[in-house]
Amino acid sequence: MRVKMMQPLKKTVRYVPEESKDKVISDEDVLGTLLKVFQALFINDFNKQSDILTMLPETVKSKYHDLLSVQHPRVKLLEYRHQQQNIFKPEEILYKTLGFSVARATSSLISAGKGVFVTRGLVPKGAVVAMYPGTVYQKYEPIFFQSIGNPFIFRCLDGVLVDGNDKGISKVVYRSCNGRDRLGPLKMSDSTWLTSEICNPLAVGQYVNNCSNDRAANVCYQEFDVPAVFPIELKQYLPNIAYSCDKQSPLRCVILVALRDIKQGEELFSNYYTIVS
Ligand SMILES: C[S@@+](CC[C@H](N)C(=O)[O-])C[C@H]1O[C@@H](n2cnc3c(N)ncnc32)[C@H](O)[C@@H]1O
Repeated sequence: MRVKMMQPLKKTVRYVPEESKDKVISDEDVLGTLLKVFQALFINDFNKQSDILTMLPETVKSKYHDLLSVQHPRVKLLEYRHQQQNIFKPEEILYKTLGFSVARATSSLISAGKGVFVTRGLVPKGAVVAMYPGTVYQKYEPIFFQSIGNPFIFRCLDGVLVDGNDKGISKVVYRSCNGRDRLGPLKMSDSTWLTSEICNPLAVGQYVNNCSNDRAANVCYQEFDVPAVFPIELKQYLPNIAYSCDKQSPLRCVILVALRDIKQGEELFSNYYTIVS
């Protein structure tokens, strides 16, 4: 599969070498990483999750109870919910969970706007380093107005598009879909990547700049379809939402995988024209 930035939509088919078509890491590894990070964010947010917890089955509640008592042996669940001092910033949770954090900052390239940097720790080769947030459009769904002058549209080979623009009509559409799919207190996706207070610190992948002759790609895109077994209480951290509520197809996410070890202070660079499926 491949990716293409459009300004507006162009239908260019690009060559992807046969040896590059395999996924860099398995779907199981992607799922494992997302669950690890999202579960840590959920536990860190526990004092805000009481409405959601009441809707979950006893087995799930007791799982979180057990996880909390391992991390905070002397604190009871109810007391924990009222404690503010244990709350870490999302990027600290990412660092504690995966050993690195990433964030947006002015690109090291002249006139390239913002980029994404490793702000702390080391990203090991093969790690999920970021997610590409945005509204997911099937190839037959209307995106003409959102695509005008929009460099944040990402295309998969099967024609699925992800609009990661955090401004204008794209932002309005994402917020509207996010409100539509909410089930009471249960959110089916995260919309905080549209603000400066990001809840899922991985959701910065749309700001990764393109590689060049001087700056080789150190990350690549990979598709990930969210499986039916994905825990409902963790969907609030998924930075993608379907434009139409079509229950048939799984939610498409796009993640960025490290192609080599990436050190603290390095900027991430991808190849805008290639994605592996
Ligand atoms: C998806 S956006 C990436 C985020 C962008 N840097 C920003 O701050 O909004 C793609 C745009 O970033 C800029 N860009 C990406 N890679 C670049 C590069 N290697 N050199 C110069 N500009 C680049 C181009 O303006 C491109 O249209």
